[in-house]
Amino acid sequence: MKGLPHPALFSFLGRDARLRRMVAYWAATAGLYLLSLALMWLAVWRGDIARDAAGWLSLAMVSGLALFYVLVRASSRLRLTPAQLALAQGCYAIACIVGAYAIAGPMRGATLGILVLVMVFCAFSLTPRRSHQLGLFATCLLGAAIVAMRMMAAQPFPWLHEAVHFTLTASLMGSVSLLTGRFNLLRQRLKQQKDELGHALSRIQLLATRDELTQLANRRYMSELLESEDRRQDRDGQSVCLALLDIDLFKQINDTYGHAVGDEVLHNFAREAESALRATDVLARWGGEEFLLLLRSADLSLAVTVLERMQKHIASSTLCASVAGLRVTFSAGITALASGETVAAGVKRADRAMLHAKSSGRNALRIFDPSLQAELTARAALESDLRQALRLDQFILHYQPQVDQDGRVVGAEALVRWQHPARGLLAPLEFIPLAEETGLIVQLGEIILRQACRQLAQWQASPATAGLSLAVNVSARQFRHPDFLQLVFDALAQNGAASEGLELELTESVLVDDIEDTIGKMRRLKQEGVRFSLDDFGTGYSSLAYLKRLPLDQLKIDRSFVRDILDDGNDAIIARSIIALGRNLGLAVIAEGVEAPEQKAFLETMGCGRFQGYLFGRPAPADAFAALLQPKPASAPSAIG
Ligand SMILES: Nc1nc2c(ncn2[C@@H]2O[C@@H]3COP(=O)(O)O[C@H]4[C@@H](O)[C@H](n5cnc6c(=O)[nH]c(N)nc65)O[C@@H]4COP(=O)(O)O[C@H]3[C@H]2O)c(=O)[nH]1
Repeated sequence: MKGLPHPALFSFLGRDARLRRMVAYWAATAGLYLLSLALMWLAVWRGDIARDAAGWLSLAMVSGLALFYVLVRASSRLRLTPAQLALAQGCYAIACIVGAYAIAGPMRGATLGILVLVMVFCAFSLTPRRSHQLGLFATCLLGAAIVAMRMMAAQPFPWLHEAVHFTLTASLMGSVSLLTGRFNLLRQRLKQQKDELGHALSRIQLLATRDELTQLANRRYMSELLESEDRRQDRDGQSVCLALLDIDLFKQINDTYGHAVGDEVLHNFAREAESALRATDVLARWGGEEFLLLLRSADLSLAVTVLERMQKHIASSTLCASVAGLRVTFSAGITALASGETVAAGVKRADRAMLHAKSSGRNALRIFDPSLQAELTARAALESDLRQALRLDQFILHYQPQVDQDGRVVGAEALVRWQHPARGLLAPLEFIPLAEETGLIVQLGEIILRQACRQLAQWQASPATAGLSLAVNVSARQFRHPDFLQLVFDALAQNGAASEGLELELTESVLVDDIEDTIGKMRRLKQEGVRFSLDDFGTGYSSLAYLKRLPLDQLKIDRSFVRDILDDGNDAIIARSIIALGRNLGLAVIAEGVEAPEQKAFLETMGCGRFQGYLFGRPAPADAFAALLQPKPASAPSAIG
């Protein structure tokens, strides 16, 4: 209602915006009527117009206005559109003005001026077509009024003067209606474009600041909010806490029930979690199943209270209607945001604390403390060392033998070691998890694969070792990398190694995401002769549905089952089941972690055909491994078998 009287003036009309707008138009028209009434009574005062005629005209104008007010108020009941009302109002105004024209004589100039004003005003809410109609109608009425005056005039009528007047008025009407119609069309288009633009802008703003699935603030918006919060904290001295929340076992929920259920859980989790917050707290989706919570004016103990309340609420809420009995919990890490520090540092601390909470079990909370800080610093140092090690090529491979039932070495597993300049030879478990977390595993995996293929080519070149297979561990992240297939082909081709000797060891985590892509890649590699072994079998999801679809060659019994196989009945049953499964699916089975001859014998009676473990040799550099293959003097006890 820009340009019209302030809407607050019409607040007595209630919340109906359309009615308020129409009454505002009516009031503006009434203003014009009042102006013309004032002019007319000025003319009466000057003696230009007869008092009686002016009185009738005033009565007609005021009662017309009253009638239109009633029509406006009843318009929704009578189903009158604003355009119809405007047209009726315009016509009535023209009728009044023609009346004034007929009786006013010398005041024609003033009444014509008002006529133009009313026309312009009415046409604001008319379509160009209606505007033209109104203009034509006004022109005809004026013509009729002139002819009537000519016929009824008692005294001689100034023809020429009236004809000029009529022509001028008619052309003025046409131009005004044309202009106002066009102007109105333009105004409508502009308004429509403005509405569309406003709509698009609010949608863009929503997309830029909201997470589409949960409708919570998104990561970008939360980051900006945290930056400004940091400045406010500096100014007001208020304490602020951050908490990173992660839904427990979300991956399993997704894998077991599908992504639709996963999405439903995320959506409802956001809704329920928000309902347990204070009005000043802000929850944002940080990514995947992670949520970041900003607690304003809160110290750590208050943050813990809020999160404990939230945990109870979530644990007792139904987050998925379609899966009966599905209960969801979350773990969270909490930290106080120190004034002046970067947001990234605060989030990192909350993340560390959350990981610790997770490792201590589900549905847990953990406040970040200095011991975690020390770990964080050590981790940062290790990461920088690792990046340097990749540049300086500080990684070497050790080889652990794999033997058949007769104890003959039939292959080896390549196991990476880091020749750290200060800390000596580091075992993979000290750096592989960090490499996985940081994504450096892709680069590291490439170095390992190239070294392994070089070694394989050397073995294939010597008759004594030509038949050995070489197993290489491939991490899930590395396998999913788009260039992985090309890397394998390049590593084999550049070193001149035959692909039949290469065996890739995949863990079950590779299978979890995008099984179709995994199968496709495995098939392509298998076409070239590369073999596949499933590592740590039995420790993960062990989905049999996946297993029968994968082009595998071998299952590997995890060493955790082999360790107590002689004493623990359950481990023996699991090992026996894996061997039976492998046999039924036509796959070879290898047991790792065999340390005692009794373990080997027991596994052998179950039908296991291959073994790996300290009993046959520890992982060793290539030359030490080669020595292991040399025939032993007859008197010495064989290390193998
Ligand atoms: N107690 C006991 N342990 C035995 C025995 N025989 C072998 N092992 C150990 O068991 C691990 C077998 O490797 P894994 O299951 O693939 O488990 C590997 C693998 O998951 C990962 N890893 C090692 N090398 C690589 C690699 O090149 N690439 C990737 N992605 N991961 C690797 O690190 C893990 C640990 O490797 P390592 O420390 O070399 O530990 C090796 C090996 O030294 C035994 O008789 N008793």
